[in-house]
Amino acid sequence: MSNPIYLALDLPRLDAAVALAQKVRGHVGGLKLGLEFFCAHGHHGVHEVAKVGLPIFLDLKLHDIPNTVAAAMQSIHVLEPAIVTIHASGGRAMMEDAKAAAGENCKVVAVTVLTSLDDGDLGAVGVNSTAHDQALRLADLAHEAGLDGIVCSGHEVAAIHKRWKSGFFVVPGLRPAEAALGDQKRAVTPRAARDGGASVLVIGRPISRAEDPVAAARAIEATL
Ligand SMILES: O=C(O)c1cc(=O)[nH]c(=O)n1[C@@H]1O[C@H](COP(=O)(O)O)[C@@H](O)[C@H]1O
Repeated sequence: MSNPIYLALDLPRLDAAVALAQKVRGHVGGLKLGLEFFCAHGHHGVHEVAKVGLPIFLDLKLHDIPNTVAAAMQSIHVLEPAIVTIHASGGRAMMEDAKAAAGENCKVVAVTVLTSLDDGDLGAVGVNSTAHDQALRLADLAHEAGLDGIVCSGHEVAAIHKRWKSGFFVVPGLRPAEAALGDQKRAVTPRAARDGGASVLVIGRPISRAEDPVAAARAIEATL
């Protein structure tokens, strides 16, 4: 079994991100580059991190009209990402066009409900269902749109896996039992997410901010 841990390289400096990736490369299965990294370092930064030799997960969370999202997908072919994120709440047509425009070996996955949101946050933006029900609804829509999978919290992954057996499930918001939650509201342990059917475990601060990131990654891997 390959290592399901993708390290979120949410660091402001490119040299620090590359150094951390090189340090932990034997203990994670891939590297996730998100908005913080991409806005700061763009295509050049992605090329530099790709030299480390691990699959690249480009977490851009695209959310716009279908034509714009499709064009953005085309403009990242050259980076050869293994995984790219879009927002399921952009709607079915946007997801279909994003998938059609994606590179051949690129999995397109849709964020359902961010792990930083709870039922109260959803109510405040006019969504009158629980985070759980809304994640399931958006996962069904992503499935119908022909995507490869979705991003959800560890609280929903088992229920979504049951309805979509062949889906590819990315689970962030993971915390070893003793770790601080920070801005995450629907967190579970990496092991619980794995048991629920997660394909990829996204982990950032519990590794990147640890005194010894290699030891932290190894300790998490040992629990899986
Ligand atoms: O798409 C994501 O990766 C994502 C979706 C989500 O619902 N929640 C979430 O935390 N993420 C990302 O997962 C990472 C979590 O980082 P840590 O909370 O530091 O482990 C960050 O890079 C987030 O951008």
